[in-house]
Amino acid sequence: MTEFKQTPHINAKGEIAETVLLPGDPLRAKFIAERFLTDVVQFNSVRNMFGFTGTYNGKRISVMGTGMGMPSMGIYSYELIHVFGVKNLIRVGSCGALQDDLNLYDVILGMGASTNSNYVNQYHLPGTFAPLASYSLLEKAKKAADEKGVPVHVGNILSSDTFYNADEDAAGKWRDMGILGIEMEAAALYMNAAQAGVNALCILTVSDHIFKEEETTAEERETSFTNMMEIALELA
Ligand SMILES: O=P(O)(O)O[C@H]1O[C@H](CO)[C@@H](O)[C@H]1O
Ligand SMILES: O=c1cc[nH]c(=O)[nH]1
Repeated sequence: MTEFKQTPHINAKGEIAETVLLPGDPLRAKFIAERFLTDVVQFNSVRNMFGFTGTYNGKRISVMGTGMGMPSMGIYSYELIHVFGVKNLIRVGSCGALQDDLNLYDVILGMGASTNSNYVNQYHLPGTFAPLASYSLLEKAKKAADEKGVPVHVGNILSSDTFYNADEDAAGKWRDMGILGIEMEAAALYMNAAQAGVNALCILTVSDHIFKEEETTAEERETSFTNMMEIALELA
């Protein structure tokens, strides 16, 4: 019988593929598994952070929630990489758009992830680190989007430690630096991947616009961001 490893957060009851899609919302993970995968096995339910492995276009691929924020993403991505041998980590998240030319449901590929977090301090680097996506995953995702006819915006995103920010000027300052949208996990994912020498990419769907005051519902954030999901699934 195959023995599956366990950590305090992932009690693997089944295989985990080398490529894992990572939505913040574990119910978005369940939706992706049910909608797109065949031969699905649920490998994790610890803390209701559902993880599934199934087949897409003949290839095994996993999908697992990460929760919200960089500490949570830090834990799950670290364990997936260092305990379970995952090589390609693809976040499929929602974000608040900052630029005028972005609209609800637009898809963003996060080439870089600026951040207001201290996550990088653990590495004691003698300078400032620029968290970047894996170029190979980025290139593949852009090609998959082009083939599907889904327009994508490629650029710098912000991984923020705050969803509700007491500084009302903060979002405008990031907008003026060209940041496309705000989310809460990609920088930690990119740093964990860089430190371990594996591949990471953050794909986002615009769930709301910070300045146009438009937003999608919780249910839409769980089940309707299918262009992003289909692009990510091509990366196995
Ligand atoms: O929809 P997910 O993937 O959770 O991503 C975004 O949504 C959450 C905040 O509502 C944060 O996790 C943020 O990064
Ligand atoms: O972090 C996030 C995610 C979605 N929308 C936001 O405004 N912020």
